Amino acid sequence: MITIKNLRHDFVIGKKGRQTIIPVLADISFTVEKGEIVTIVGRSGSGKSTLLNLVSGFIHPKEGEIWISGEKVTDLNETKFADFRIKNLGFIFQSFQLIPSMTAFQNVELPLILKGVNQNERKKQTEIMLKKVGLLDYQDHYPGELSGGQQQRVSIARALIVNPPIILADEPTGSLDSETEEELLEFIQELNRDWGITFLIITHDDKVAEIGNRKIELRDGRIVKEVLV
Ligand SMILES: Nc1ncnc2c1ncn2[C@@H]1O[C@H](COP(=O)(O)OP(=O)(O)OP(=O)(O)O)[C@@H](O)[C@H]1O
Repeated sequence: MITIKNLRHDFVIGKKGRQTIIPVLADISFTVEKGEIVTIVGRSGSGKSTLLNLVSGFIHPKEGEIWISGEKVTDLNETKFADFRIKNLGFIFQSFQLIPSMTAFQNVELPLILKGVNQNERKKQTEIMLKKVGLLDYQDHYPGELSGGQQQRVSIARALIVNPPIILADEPTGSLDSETEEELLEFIQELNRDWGITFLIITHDDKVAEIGNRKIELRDGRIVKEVLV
C-alpha cells in the first residue's frame, strides 16, 4: 500500500553563500501493507515528522521514491499530489487542526466541499460520520466548546469523510489524557479491523506503538530497528 525506497532528505538553512545542509533522513526503505497499522517511533529530532511530511507530499525528498496505492507519488507535481491526497489520504494531528470558527459539523463537512460534493449529499454523509464518532449531538459546537477527546474525534471524522484507504497520524494521542487516549486507540483499532483502514502513525508513546502490527524505529534519520509487535 505504501512503499518507500531509499529515501533521503536534508534541509538547507541560511542565506545564499552561507548555507548549511542539515541531513535529516538517509537510506529509508520500508513498506506498509494493506490493512496494517505501522508505527514509526524515535526520539525527538530523529526525523519522524519529516518522514510523515514526505509521505504526505508536503515536502519533496532529495532522493528516493514513495509509492502509495500503486502510484509513484514522488513524480506528482503539487496540484496532482493535492488531488491524490484528498482521495487517498486522511490525516490526524496531535493538535487536531480544526478550524476554530467552524462548528463540528462544518469542520467534518469541509473535505466534501473541497471535493465538490453537493449540499444534500454533504449533509447526509457528515451526519453519518458524526454519528459514527458519537458526536451527532455536538454538531453545532465549536472546537473550543468540546473536550480534547471530542475534538480529536471531530478531526478523525473529518479524516474519514472522504473514505481514505490510508490514514497518516502524527502523535494522535499527544494532547489527550490517558483515559481518552485508550478510547482513541480502541477506535483506531476498530477502524482498522472493521473498515480495513491502513494506518501509518508516528509516536513516541509506547502505548500507541503497542496497537501496531509493526514498529519501525528511527535514530538520527536512519531506521535502526523494525519489529513485529
Ligand atoms: N524546515 C526545517 N528546516 C530545517 N531543519 C528542519 C526543518 N524541519 C525539521 N528540521 C530538523 O530535522 C530534524 C528532524 O526533525 P523532525 O521534526 O522530523 O523530528 P521528529 O522526530 O519528528 O521530532 P519530534 O518528536 O520532536 O517532533 C531536526 O534536527 C530538526 O531540527
